[in-house]
Amino acid sequence: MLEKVELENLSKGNIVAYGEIYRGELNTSSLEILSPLKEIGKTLNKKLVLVCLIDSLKDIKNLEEIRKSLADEVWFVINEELKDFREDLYAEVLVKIIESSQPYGFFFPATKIGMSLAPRIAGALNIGLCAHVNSLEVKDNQIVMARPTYGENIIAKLISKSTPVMATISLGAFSIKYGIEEPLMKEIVFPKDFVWKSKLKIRNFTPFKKKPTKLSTAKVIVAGGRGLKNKENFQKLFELAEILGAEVGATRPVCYEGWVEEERMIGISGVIVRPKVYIGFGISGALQHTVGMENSEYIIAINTDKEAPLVKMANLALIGDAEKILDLLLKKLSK
Ligand SMILES: Cc1cc2nc3c(=O)[nH]c(=O)nc-3n(C[C@H](O)[C@H](O)[C@H](O)COP(=O)(O)OP(=O)(O)OC[C@H]3O[C@@H](n4cnc5c(N)ncnc54)[C@H](O)[C@@H]3O)c2cc1C
Repeated sequence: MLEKVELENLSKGNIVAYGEIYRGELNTSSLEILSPLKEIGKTLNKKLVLVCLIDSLKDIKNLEEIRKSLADEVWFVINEELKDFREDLYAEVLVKIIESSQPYGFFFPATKIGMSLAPRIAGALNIGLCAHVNSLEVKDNQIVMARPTYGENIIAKLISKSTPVMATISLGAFSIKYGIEEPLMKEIVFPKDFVWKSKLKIRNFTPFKKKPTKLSTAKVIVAGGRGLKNKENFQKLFELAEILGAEVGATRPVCYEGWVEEERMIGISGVIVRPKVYIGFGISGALQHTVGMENSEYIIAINTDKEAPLVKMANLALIGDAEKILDLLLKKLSK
């Protein structure tokens, strides 16, 4: 049984993270963002709260993860209308929680859902929103957020003028840590006159057939860029990944070309990765890409241009044609 708390009696001034639960499954990127937020909470002496919108508690598949999380408290809003993700209703519910609990900060993982909700809420509350933050710290009692900017060529440090401080945090920018004590679990009771209605109607639900990528936690990544020349060559990376037990990553242009799905994009507009080994085939190493992989332990670059930035930052560089080297590797390793 959860302790029930009326909407108007929620505690105030907390650091709040959005706990994204979709179809009964907690998206673990919500746990990633708790790691920096816990530190911030400690420094500012504020409670860390995870807010989850669900239709039923018993259907949550990974409730254990929530129990082990760094949050001090978990607040659930439970209503059958929250079964499907419908932005307008979800945003309205979160706006009510923010208005009532006046958090110091409210943060979202930069998932598709997080990136859809955060601007709606910021717009409704007329407050600022910082997108794709990849570092957070406290200075002079304020939260300082960092993200690449100006064509992603410099790192901007931002302080919000409005409260709650709001941001989406890049996927993979932080790793998941677990807490010592189980968080206090509460159910927020909304006023009886709250209308649980959305303007959106879900007519059909087609589950995504492919398994979601595990890029942000992969130990080995084989990534491809424009130097692979075409989709057919790019597909060979999947064969190599299969042999190496790796995940496939990509640069933005090849995702936009349709060679591979966008969820494999590494960089400021995609996922931040930190594998033990990163192998880049035909990737120049633009800052927008490298901010997403610079923490890899061992970087191998394959490029025809020995002056390419990724070649310069690599631990090992192979100067040559990416397609030929990929073919040779596949021939050798598949024996
Ligand atoms: C706001 C903004 C956000 C962005 N976000 C991202 C992001 O999140 N992630 C991202 O990746 N990019 C992002 N970009 C794009 C980024 O600036 C670069 O354009 C992109 O990373 C370059 O991709 P690439 O290395 O595949 O292509 P290119 O820069 O065209 O590089 C291709 C490389 O392949 C080499 N090459 C050519 N032929 C061969 C061959 N036969 N064999 C081997 N090597 C060869 C070339 O020497 C070159 O180094 C963003 C850009 C902007 C403006």
